Amino acid sequence: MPRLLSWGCWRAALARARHPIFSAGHRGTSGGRSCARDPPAGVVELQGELDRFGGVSVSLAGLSSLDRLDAATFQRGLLAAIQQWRSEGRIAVWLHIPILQSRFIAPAASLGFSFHHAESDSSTLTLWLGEGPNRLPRYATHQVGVAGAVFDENTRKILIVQDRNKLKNMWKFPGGLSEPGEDIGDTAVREVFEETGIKSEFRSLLSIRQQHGNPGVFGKSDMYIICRLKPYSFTINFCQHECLRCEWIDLYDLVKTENTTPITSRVARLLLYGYKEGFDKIDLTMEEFPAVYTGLFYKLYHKKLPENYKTMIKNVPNSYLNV
Ligand SMILES: NC(=O)C1=CN([C@@H]2O[C@H](COP(=O)(O)OP(=O)(O)OC[C@H]3O[C@@H](n4cnc5c(N)ncnc54)[C@H](O)[C@@H]3O)[C@@H](O)[C@H]2O)C=CC1
Ligand SMILES: [Mg+2]
Repeated sequence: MPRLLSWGCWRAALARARHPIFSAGHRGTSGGRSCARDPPAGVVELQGELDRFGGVSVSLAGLSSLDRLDAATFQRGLLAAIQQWRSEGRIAVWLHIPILQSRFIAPAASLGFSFHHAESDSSTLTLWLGEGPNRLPRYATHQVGVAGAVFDENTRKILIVQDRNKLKNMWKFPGGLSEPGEDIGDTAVREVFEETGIKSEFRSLLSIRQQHGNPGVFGKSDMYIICRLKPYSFTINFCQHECLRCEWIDLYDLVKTENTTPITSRVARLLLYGYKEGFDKIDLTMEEFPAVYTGLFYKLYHKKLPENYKTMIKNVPNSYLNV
């Protein structure tokens, strides 16, 4: 879909003029800009990129001419641009401000902008212009932690650690926070290797814990996922910074011990059930699918689906379904 642009051209006659002026332009219906096609030197030209919801996204990055702009002048210019975008019926403005231009945050806030989120080098503020209450989606709501229950079926041994820096040192599965863009199984394998030195491969998802109000998660909720991993190295070489202890113990001993967390104890019992009666009883297996967005893929986790259901044609006769 073509990317529409809504031009907010601020005529900031910088440096030379006594009173820099702004005027907010916009994309004319003919698709041309209402601003001068070749603005004179020193004009700050801001591209507000339209999104598919009718919002305008404006980035201050790369506008070196803003370096000499004072906050008050910026505020006047932004006010003019907002009035322009409001008259065009835009529903919101997303303002992306590089960390070194944070002096523009307060003027924007005085015009009603509020923080949406920040990354290491920039913050994003939003202003709702639409009818009724603000309908913009919030930023991330959860942190994702992933642990690996590394279980060796041949010896019935399970790999456990005691974390350093924890209030109570109880036995748990090695694991940690997922990196941006990292698959769940990859987080589990990586964190197990980093914390214990054991190499493993992903087998399935076993459990998902959702916890709200977790201290130390910056007010976010916590999604803690435990995966079943199969080891292919056995010599422990654990990270002294993160762990106090790391051992292979018999799965029965983990089921029986008191010195563990409830979730670890429950997943140990789940593993024992799978070990005794078949892992298909407990596994959420993973399958990769092409996403509707070209070139992207996603991983789907669910109980094993028999092949005939996977390949069943869409208009299957009711008789087949015994309905
Ligand atoms: N089995 C259980 O019940 C437990 C579950 N979890 C879950 O595991 C996930 C996180 O795993 P972790 O092993 O804790 O993460 P991790 O393996 O990624 O380690 C995080 C590291 O960052 C350090 N750290 C955390 N906050 C810090 C701060 N504010 N300043 C300095 N250092 C800091 C920690 O000491 C730790 O060394 C979460 O989803 C959590 O809910 C964590 C502990 C126990
Ligand atoms: Mg950890």
